[in-house]
Amino acid sequence: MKQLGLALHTDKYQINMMYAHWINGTHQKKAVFEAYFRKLPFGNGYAVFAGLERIVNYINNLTFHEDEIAFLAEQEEEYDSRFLDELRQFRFYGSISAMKEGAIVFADEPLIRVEGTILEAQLVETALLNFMNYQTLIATKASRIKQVAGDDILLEFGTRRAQEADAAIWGARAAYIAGFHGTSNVLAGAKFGIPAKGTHAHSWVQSFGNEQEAFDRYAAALPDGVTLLVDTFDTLGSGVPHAIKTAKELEARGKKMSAIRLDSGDLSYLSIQARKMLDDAGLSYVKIVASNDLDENTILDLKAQGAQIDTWGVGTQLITASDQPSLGGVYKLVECDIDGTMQPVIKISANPEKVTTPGSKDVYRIISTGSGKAIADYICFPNEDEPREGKRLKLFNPLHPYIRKYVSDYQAIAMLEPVFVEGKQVYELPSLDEIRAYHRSQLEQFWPEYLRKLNPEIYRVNISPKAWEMKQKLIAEHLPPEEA
Ligand SMILES: Nc1ncnc2c1ncn2[C@@H]1O[C@H](COP(=O)(O)OP(=O)(O)OP(=O)(O)O)[C@@H](O)[C@H]1O
Ligand SMILES: O=P(O)(O)OC[C@H]1O[C@H](OP(=O)(O)OP(=O)(O)O)[C@H](O)[C@@H]1O
Ligand SMILES: O=C(O)c1cccnc1
Repeated sequence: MKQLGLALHTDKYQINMMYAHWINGTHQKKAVFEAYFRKLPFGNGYAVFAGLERIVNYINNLTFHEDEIAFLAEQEEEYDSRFLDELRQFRFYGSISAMKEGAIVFADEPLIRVEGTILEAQLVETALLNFMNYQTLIATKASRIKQVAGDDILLEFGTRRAQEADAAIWGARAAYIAGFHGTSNVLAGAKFGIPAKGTHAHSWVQSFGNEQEAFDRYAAALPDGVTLLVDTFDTLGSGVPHAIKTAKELEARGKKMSAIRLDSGDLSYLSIQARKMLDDAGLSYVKIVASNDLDENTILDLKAQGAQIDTWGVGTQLITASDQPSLGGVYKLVECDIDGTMQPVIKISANPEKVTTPGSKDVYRIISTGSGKAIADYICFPNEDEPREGKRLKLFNPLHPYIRKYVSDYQAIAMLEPVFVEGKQVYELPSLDEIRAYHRSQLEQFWPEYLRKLNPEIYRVNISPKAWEMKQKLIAEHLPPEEA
């Protein structure tokens, strides 16, 4: 198989448009695109932005190698060879601003802004959305699980059910950003420094036939801190008593068993009974791990039932975001060089939600000086100085004009961080632990009513009056004339 990079990790229509722009001589015109999503996933009140590190790596390595050029030439024999030469020279010289990974983000606000030639900005659409949509989705799902798990330990167990290898690896990272403590995937551990953790499978016990022997041999073979899976035959009848015996033998040799794992049956009942058996045996330090198709709803329910579970292993439901397996992030042209001047552009749709907001925009998080909590996200043109200067802002919902509010006592935090300026990376990627810490600090900016998993309050995302007026103006310009 040929060694191919990610330059062709794009939809064919991007290459079609690149070629057509090149033929028309319009490929160098400047354009601004914004990536955002229109609806929060899982009925959640917020999303957790992720994917930027992958995007930065992608942009830094974005070149067309000879194998890739040869493939395009073979696909489209009519291509002018000078277009292929253009691709040979291709580098991304545009500018990108983006939310930081771990940021709390909302629908209808720019998460990534790409400015450059239409040729380069068009090429990167597919890959940017691919990375942002998946990783943001999984970080958001993980954040919901974290909300209910509190201080319990969360382990990501999803690789075997993930939609292939990249999803497993980057999904493990997204879960870690949102507060998971470890992953079962050893490659994700090595690549990102996430603690790699594991217990053992039923096959270990089955391969001996005798559960006690299996536990003893496993505990003797592995370094300190083993976790034994106790549900292969009969959890309370044999698994827990055998594990207790192994733990006692370890104690006699000055070692300590770490935990038992429950993977089937009524996890609440079994954990309560197992806890009692362990405590009665003087093994209150031995923790209980649970797994088996868990998600935020089962974990919440199990905790409400008084389940005695210290560590949750969460796989399938998290890594596939099974209740909503995609985030509908889009990438829209908002400003373009038309006839030599940069002009805001609009996409009209019969569905009002799909009408774009024209013009290149910034996002500010408006934080109340009094409470230190976020009041709204404010979207405005870069030349609107009001939020930067702390001037009185009108927060209004144009569709429901009675919902309006004025704020003057606030701090405005610019949310879009410059990442590339004219092709040069200006943003130093933070470490994963810094991203986790940033995410925690982001959560603290919000009142709990926006964060709860069921029926959260809707957080305000408002566009400036100027941005709204521009949108109305462009809508009016594109409407057919009214009949007399
Ligand atoms: N007390 C409980 N309350 C609510 N949900 C529970 C409780 N105990 C287990 N569950 C969940 O119920 C589901 C049980 O699934 P299922 O019936 O397929 O498993 P099982 O038969 O116990 O085990 P196996 O994996 O061997 O099939 C899992 O999603 C599990 O997390
Ligand atoms: O349930 P998840 O959240 O995806 O967590 C991962 C699962 O993977 C393993 O078993 P596997 O599913 O391979 O086999 P099993 O269904 O027979 O337990 C493990 O025992 C967990 O149950
Ligand atoms: O370590 C475990 O217990 C584990 C790892 C992956 C999937 N299920 C369980």
